Amino acid sequence: MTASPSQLPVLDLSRFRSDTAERAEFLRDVRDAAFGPGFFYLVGHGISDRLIRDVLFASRNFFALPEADKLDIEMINSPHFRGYTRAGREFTRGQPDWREQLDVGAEREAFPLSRSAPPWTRLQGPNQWPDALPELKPLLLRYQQEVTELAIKVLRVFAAALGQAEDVFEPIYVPSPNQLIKIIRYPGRAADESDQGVGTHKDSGFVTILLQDTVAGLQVETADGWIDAPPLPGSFVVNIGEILELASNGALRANVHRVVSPPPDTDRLSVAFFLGARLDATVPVLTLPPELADYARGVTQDPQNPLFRDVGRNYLKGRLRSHPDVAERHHADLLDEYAIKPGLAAAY
Ligand SMILES: O=C(O)CCC(=O)C(=O)O
Ligand SMILES: [Fe+2]
Repeated sequence: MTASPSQLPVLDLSRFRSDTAERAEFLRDVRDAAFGPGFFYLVGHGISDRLIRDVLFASRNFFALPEADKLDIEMINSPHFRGYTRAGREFTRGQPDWREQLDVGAEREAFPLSRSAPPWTRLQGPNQWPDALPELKPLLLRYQQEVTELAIKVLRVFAAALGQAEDVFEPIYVPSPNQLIKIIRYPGRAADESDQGVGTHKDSGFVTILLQDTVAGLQVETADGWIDAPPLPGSFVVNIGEILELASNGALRANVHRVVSPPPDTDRLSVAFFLGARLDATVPVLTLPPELADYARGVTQDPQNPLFRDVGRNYLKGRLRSHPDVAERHHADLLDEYAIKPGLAAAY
């Protein structure tokens, strides 16, 4: 295995398609990573350096736009939780995150508004794009397509590692998986301020494929405490989301992670891609082969973060809690059901 800058393993995806012995060994390494920290670096992923460079460059250009251009496409305009969020306006466990970001989902038409439609239908709809940077839309949509294909390959790897057919998850994501790209900038902060870039959380989808620029800050909680996951050039960080934890009855764990703010006068850039299931799907529980059944530890119970098997409901819960200003403006009828504290965004 390649040397890692962290205690997290580095896995080479090209081993998945190699001869049977190599593939079997690869799947053992995947299980070790997945049953352990739940995070690893992925190389041999097939996404070109050129595309990665272009996406990071365009992301920097977006954050460098005049503030008015970014505020023109603020998320508060979008009932579908798309667009720009300024630092301090997103919340994790009720505390503000110090990062600015642009959320871009699948470019699909909104469902017609209807009181009788399930609330998750409100998540689907168009993105908001900056007029001042017209190249961003085609570039991020191309990246979204390529990274979706990669995430689906990774999902097939996890299925095989659990002794299942590679396509076992297809019934819950074909033909419209939930896709979300977040381009993110973490401004530096002084030592006497909070260091919450993004607070401790789990990701809600199947898998997350994270591209980091050059500055460290991501940390993962493991059985041995917090470990750093600094950038490894040419790699993505892969982590497991709540859908895989639910489907594997805890054999795969959606591990808790966070980002600490970089030092003052620096910043950190990352591009996270979250692959989820169809919003109308329900997550099944897989039957694991006898040799893996002991790893099924059950799903983590966290009273502050109940997990729902209804994909749309679980995802909507996360979006409403992270963006209470959008929740209050567009989804006031859902605040009680999802335990959203009114006034949270206004208090900061
Ligand atoms: O920026 C990062 O490194 C991680 C971001 C993250 O964990 C998230 O947005 O869910
Ligand atoms: Fe995350």
